[in-house]
This record gives sequence, C-alpha cells and structure tokens, in this order.
Amino acid sequence: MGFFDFLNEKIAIDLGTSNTLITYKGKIAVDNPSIISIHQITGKIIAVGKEAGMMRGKINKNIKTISPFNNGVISNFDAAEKMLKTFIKGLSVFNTSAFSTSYNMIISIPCGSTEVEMRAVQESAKRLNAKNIFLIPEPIAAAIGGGIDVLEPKGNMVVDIGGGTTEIAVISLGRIISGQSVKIAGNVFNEDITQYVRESRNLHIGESMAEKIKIKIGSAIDTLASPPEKMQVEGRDILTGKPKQIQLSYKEIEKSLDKSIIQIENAIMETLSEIPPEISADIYNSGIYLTGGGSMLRGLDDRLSRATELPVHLGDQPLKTVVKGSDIVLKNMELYKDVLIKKRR
Ligand SMILES: Nc1ncnc2c1ncn2[C@@H]1O[C@H](COP(=O)(O)OP(=O)(O)OP(=O)(O)O)[C@@H](O)[C@H]1O
Repeated sequence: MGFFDFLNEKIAIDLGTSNTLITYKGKIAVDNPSIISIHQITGKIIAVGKEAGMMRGKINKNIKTISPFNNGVISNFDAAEKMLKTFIKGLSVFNTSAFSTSYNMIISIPCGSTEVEMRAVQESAKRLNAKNIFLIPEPIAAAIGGGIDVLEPKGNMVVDIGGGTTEIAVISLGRIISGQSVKIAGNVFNEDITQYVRESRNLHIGESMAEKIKIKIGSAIDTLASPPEKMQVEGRDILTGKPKQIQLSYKEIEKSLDKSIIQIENAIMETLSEIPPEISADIYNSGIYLTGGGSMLRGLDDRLSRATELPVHLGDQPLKTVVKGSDIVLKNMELYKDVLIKKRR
C-alpha cells in the first residue's frame, strides 16, 4: 500500500465555466451549473447550482446571479468559494470527523492557467479544509476519463470543448507535449446564436433561450442526416419592442456558428503542425478524442474529422469525462503521481 492510500476521504472537483462536478467515493455527488445567487445588500446566498440557474435573468435587482468562473478560471473568488462550500457541505459525509482530518482533493484546471491562477485555486481549496490538494491539467483528466492510457509512450490528442474554453492537447508519457486553450466554446456559440437572431431576425433573445436553441437545433454542418425540426423561439422584437415568436432552422444556426468553429479547427491544425513526426504518426492512427459538453453539437465530430482528415472519437458522457478522469487519478495516486501539476500538504 502506498503513501496516498492511507488518505481515505477523496473528492475530485471539476470547476467548469458552465458546470461544477464533484465525485465522492467514486460517485458523482454534485453535478450542477456553476452559478450562485447572492443578495446584494446582505451578502446572503439565495441559491446555488440549478436553482440559481433558473433565477438567471428573472430576478429582482437586489439579487445578483453570478457565474464565478470565466474561461475556465475563477473570476470572482468570493462567489466561487461560497458556491463550492455550499456544494461540499451538501455531501453527507462533510460533518464526520474522518472527512475533516484526512481529506484529499484533486482539482482539474485548464492547461493555460497561470501560476497565480493555480495558487488562487489552491488557496480557495485550503479554506475548504482539504488536507492535500492536487491539481491536474484538464485535458489529461479528460483523456484518463475517456479510457486513454496517457502514461504510454504514444501520442494522443484530446479536444475538450467546454463552456468557456476549448482545450486542445497532445499527450504522451503523462505530459502535455503540445497544446493550447482557446476561448471559443459553448458560451461563444450561444453569443453567436444571439447575435444572428438579433441581426438577421430582429429578435432579442435571452441567454437561456440561446442555450435551448443550441441544444435543440444547433449544428456544425449544414446537411444533417436526421435534421431536427424547426424551432419556435420567443423574445423581444427589436423594432416594435413587443414579445414575438419566430421559427428557426438548424441551417441558420450552422451559419451563425461557422466562424467560431473555424477558429477551433484552426487551433487544432496549429497544434497538429507543432508536434514531432513520431507523435504525428501515432495520431494519424489513433485520431482525436473529442469531449466536453460542446462536443455534443450535431455534426461537430464529422466536421472536425473532415478538416483534419483524422478519425474523431466522441466520448460517452462528455460532461463527466474530466471529473471521472480526476477520480481515477485520485484512486491510483502512485500510478498517476507524475501527471499532477503540484502537490501541497
Ligand atoms: N447537447 C448539447 N449540444 C451542444 N452543446 C451542449 C450540449 N449540452 C451541453 N452543451 C454545452 O456544453 C457546455 C458545457 O460543457 P462542460 O460542462 O464540459 O464545460 P465546463 O467544464 O463547464 O467549461 P470549461 O471547461 O470551459 O470550464 C455549455 O456551453 C453547454 O451549453
């Protein structure tokens, strides 16, 4: 039994721009939108997660709905800590003494994080009573969660399209040998849709409507084998100010997302052009592993496969891959110790 095995209580956290996931005892115990509603005057927490998400855009001016992460990193520390604390308190074991004395925490972070950002995450985690805090690059956690053997001397490419960032990484021997984090992901897709509907259809729509459109009729290609039906969309008419309903087709959404998807394609091509030839040979055979919530956009795997001329594999549960990978690392610390960014007691 190795040193790490003595530390019994383990939690893995995926602090995402859109969703926060926490595993406890190998199971996903928290899976919630990364949102918190706080009373502006009293500072009291009104709601977190799903409940806070439902309040978005519909609450009075004294209650502020905050997304504490921006582009994968904490942009509002106070809100982030309050939100995490509320989530962790919800874990039934939190009140037992065992949990507070030996409690290991692993947090996945975007590969573009700076030293300052990493330190800030560690400081916040320390205030949550974690005894040991480990950080892991998100693409490595995603690869492990997707069943890829990251430790072998073989190149693997991971593209993780989240809410705030798309992480592109080539991994070999447990390390990222080339990669980048681009700020084009699900949130930008929503902005593209909002902009299209405003400029081309004269309708002002809210954030959650844009999200619904993306999920219901979003597409990365303009010829889908089984196209979704047209969608009825409500918002405010820009010209008259009145509530209005329009019908949108998936082809319109494809058009609105095109410029952002091109940027993701370009970033993948750039990363591919920077890797050593032996690794290129590996990736020619193994292809690209595509994950993250954004990977569920219709036709995106086909489109990326066409652009790169590589096989693109879609993961099973793209929203859960990162936290699943972190959890595997936490359970096999001896094996995976070299993939961690920092260790702190
Ligand atoms: N069916 C779907 N089609 C397209 N996009 C989707 C679908 N379901 C979820 N998404 C998008 O996935 C994104 C969230 O993915 P994920 O939870 O992997 O990101 P995150 O980890 O919170 O973000 P980041 O990694 O950038 O910090 C959101 O933008 C959401 O709109």
